[in-house]
Amino acid sequence: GEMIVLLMSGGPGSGKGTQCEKIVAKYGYTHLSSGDLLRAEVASGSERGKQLQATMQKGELVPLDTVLEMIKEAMIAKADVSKGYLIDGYPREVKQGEEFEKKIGAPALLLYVDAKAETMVKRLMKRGETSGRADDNEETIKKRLDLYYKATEPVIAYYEKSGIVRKVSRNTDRNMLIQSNITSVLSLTP
Ligand SMILES: Nc1ncnc2c1ncn2[C@@H]1O[C@H](COP(=O)(O)OP(=O)(O)O)[C@@H](O)[C@H]1O
Ligand SMILES: Nc1ncnc2c1ncn2[C@H]1C[C@H](O)[C@@H](COP(=O)(O)OP(=O)(O)O)O1
Ligand SMILES: [Mg+2]
Repeated sequence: GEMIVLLMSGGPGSGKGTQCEKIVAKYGYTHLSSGDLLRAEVASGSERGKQLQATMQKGELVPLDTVLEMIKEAMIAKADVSKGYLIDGYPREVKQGEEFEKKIGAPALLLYVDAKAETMVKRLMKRGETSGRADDNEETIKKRLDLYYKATEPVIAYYEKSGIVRKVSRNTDRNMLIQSNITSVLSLTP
């Protein structure tokens, strides 16, 4: 049947990646992180990678067509073994959501992680000590946060209209996974 697509949204350092790991461990979905795909392209040393690196270092959005194409290719590459996709870090603006629906299909759920700005900054500054990421520094973190509030939070309102938004429970430790109503959807086998 139609392949299920879940979207994971949230600010920089909100815990998208961490919650995705837990969902994958429990439900076996294919986790595709837009940031990870982009960093792999940067690491490849390609000309395109060099352009992407400059943009990411400033905490700005890379071109829509580039990131959408990379996600689409990654989905196709896993299509025959995947139970469904958990896409992390895309869409980051409403236009990306619209393009995704045109070119790939409608998501089943938009999951989002809610965290205070100060929590996100604190986590990213800490992650920056070991991540080696060019964007985990104070100046770029600020840009990423501003961009999140300006461009990405409206994505949640966009999907609210189709009633598919589910908030991942705020939790102090990392064990809490997700609200039961999400579980009921996720346990659907495609
Ligand atoms: N959907 C996207 N559209 C445009 N740029 C993106 C997208 N996803 C990731 N990027 C770029 O990659 C950077 C890192 O993304 P990501 O790893 O998802 O950040 P985090 O997990 O820290 O929120 C972003 O700051 C942005 O520059
Ligand atoms: N519930 C939680 N409590 C404490 N730290 C957390 C947490 N969830 C994530 N973290 C840490 C792990 C990372 O070093 C940092 C960012 O987490 P992440 O999952 O990489 O977020 P994102 O992918 O949204 O940037 O915060
Ligand atoms: Mg992440």
